[in-house]
Amino acid sequence: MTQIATIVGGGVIGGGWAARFLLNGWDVRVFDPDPEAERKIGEVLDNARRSLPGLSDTALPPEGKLSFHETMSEAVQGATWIQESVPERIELKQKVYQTLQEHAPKDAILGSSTSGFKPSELQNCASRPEQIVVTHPFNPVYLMPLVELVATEKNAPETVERAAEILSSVGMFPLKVRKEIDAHIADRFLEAVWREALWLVKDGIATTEEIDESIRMAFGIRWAQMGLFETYRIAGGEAGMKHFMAQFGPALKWPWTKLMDVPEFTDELVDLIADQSDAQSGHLSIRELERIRDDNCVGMMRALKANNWGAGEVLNKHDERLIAQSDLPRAMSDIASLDELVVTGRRAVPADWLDYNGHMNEACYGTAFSEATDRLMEIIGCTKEYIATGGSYFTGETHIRYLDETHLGQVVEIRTRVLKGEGKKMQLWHEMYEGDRLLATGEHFLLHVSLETRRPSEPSQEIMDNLAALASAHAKLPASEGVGRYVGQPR
Ligand SMILES: NC(=O)C1=CN([C@@H]2O[C@H](COP(=O)(O)OP(=O)(O)OC[C@H]3O[C@@H](n4cnc5c(N)ncnc54)[C@H](O)[C@@H]3O)[C@@H](O)[C@H]2O)C=CC1
Ligand SMILES: C[N+](C)(C)CC(=O)CC(=O)[O-]
Repeated sequence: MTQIATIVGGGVIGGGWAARFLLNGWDVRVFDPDPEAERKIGEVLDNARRSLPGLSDTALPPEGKLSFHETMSEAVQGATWIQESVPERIELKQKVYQTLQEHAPKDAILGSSTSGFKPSELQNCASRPEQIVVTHPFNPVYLMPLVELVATEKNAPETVERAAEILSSVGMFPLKVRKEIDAHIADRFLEAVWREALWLVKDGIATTEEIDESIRMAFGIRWAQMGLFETYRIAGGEAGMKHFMAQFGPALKWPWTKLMDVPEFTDELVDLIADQSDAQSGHLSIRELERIRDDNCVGMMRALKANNWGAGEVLNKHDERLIAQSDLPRAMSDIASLDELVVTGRRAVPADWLDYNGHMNEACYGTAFSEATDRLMEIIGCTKEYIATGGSYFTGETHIRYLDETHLGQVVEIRTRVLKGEGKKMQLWHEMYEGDRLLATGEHFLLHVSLETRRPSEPSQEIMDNLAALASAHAKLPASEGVGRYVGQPR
């Protein structure tokens, strides 16, 4: 049964949560008194729909249903998860929890997006404090995996565990914060850096643009993939962390920082920063900036996926979960019928697969077909474990035909025919579709090799049998148009 998430407060963050749940197949019910909430959430959703599906190397589940409600009591009906994202004012949040708990299912989890309040402050005055935890997300919530999950002794460990499981099931990385503290973990860094930056602007040392360059041209990239301590361990060279601390520790006591002081937000300072920010980015609307940010984030996170590192590892795990929940076969026993081609992939086209012609670049068809070949290899028994024993396939020849255009966000499906499966030889035919529209075909010749000698070798008996079974079943199907064509052959 489709699960329900209720979003209370549908602004910047609530809209992001709505998109996160909806695009992962949950029904979403929104309560927000702002008459503009529906439009704003619609715009956030448009951006989420063009970026989040491309982050996965497999298709997301069908989108859930989105509805808007006049009252909180109506919005929370049947909810498994209720996410509060109202403005950061403690008395408002506490009042919202009181009303929420009059109507919310008793077993629903109530997560708060609060950037700074401790869960005990939210639980004060609540009728069922054990239901409330902090689940602090990061903007854009539909792309960033991190959620700081903060609980108190009033929350049962099972509640915290269930909250973590639900967050993981929608592709997030719940970081359980050991002890509650104002502003949790990440916002303490963000605040510290922001304070420094304000001083640097106020004192005329740097403009807003120069500060952003100092981050995005170096340490921002480093932090995105290794964080702080692992990066500094490397900076210590072969002598490691102790050497790094000995060398740079004393500087912490030098008067480099004004950390604990905050410059007063005079009109002059606010104007200075706002004017510099306008000069830096005012030529772009917020929605345009969001799309640029999203495309960059997706591109960077997909690079991390290729290395199965950091946020990339979290995303790969989510893909595994999505594939396990889908009808895509992972083994011969998953193939429902040998009388049709094997579905070896289904995914949305990501932004970084597009080129200057506004459609999917030719090289990316190769990537999609290569992923489909990997899946077929897995199905016939050439799994990661098998490859670790020293056997694998190398591709010797490929012929791709580009038959129709493929665009951003389209969900493409690859269906595979085994043309030949004899001993070391495997010949595959991939067809890429969007619905019934044939977009491209790929014909590929592969040889089984020993990864030790790097020479052709016989595969395992299991692989040979599976390949032979698929090849013989597929030979009985109607011929696929285009098999064996040469490059430039007239149609
Ligand atoms: N903006 C950010 O970068 C981040 C914000 N947060 C946290 O998320 C929460 C929300 O922040 P934003 O989305 O930025 O604020 P926002 O101002 O964009 O959205 C707040 C929404 O709550 C609605 N609202 C006000 N009173 C309400 C009520 N009684 N019931 C239901 N809805 C109500 C408003 O109409 C508005 O749409 C805050 O606790 C904030 O600390 C967390 C992570 C990042
Ligand atoms: C500025 N902020 C404190 C609201 C930021 C956050 O809470 C997290 C984020 O997305 O940077």
